[in-house]
Amino acid sequence: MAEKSFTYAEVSAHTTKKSLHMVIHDKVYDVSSFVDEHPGGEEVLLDVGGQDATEAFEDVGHSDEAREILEGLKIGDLKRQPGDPAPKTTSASSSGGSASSSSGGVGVGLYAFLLIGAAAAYGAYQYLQLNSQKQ
Ligand code: HEM
Repeated sequence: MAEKSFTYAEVSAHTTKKSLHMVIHDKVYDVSSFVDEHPGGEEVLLDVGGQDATEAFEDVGHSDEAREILEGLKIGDLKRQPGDPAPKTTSASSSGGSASSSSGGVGVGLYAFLLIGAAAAYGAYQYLQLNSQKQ
């Protein structure tokens, strides 16, 4: 069977338990038959019904078995049009890279803070020593 193409608008019309479509990695899935069987519950699936569920699906870290079930639910490809929500990909994990570089910035900040703190403590110590010598 030739693969059907769906627009985002078509997918977003299917948000009920009886007819639940969602987009994962730019493929369109009809999840209606699986809603009652989902180990994670029907609520989470209904939450992302008619939307791009890529992030939600990947965030859970679904097993290979879950991916096989998903493959069986596929009904076509998503045909993106201008104005559609941007594709959600797991490349969001690349922001982890920038997060680690910013945590490097935190490291430098912490280092500076400790240095200043140590200098202040040393200054206060000297000051107290000087005062006690005067008495
Ligand atoms: C059609 C898409 C989906 C399929 C085929 C699917 C399938 C599965 C399967 C088979 C499991 C059992 C554990 C595993 O094998 O990884 C599972 C667990 C789970 N799923 Fe999904 N899932 C889908 C979408 C989602 C979405 C969009 C969410 C949104 C948050 C979600 C949330 C969860 C959660 C929280 C669990 C863990 C349940 C637990 O361990 O108690 N799933 N799913």
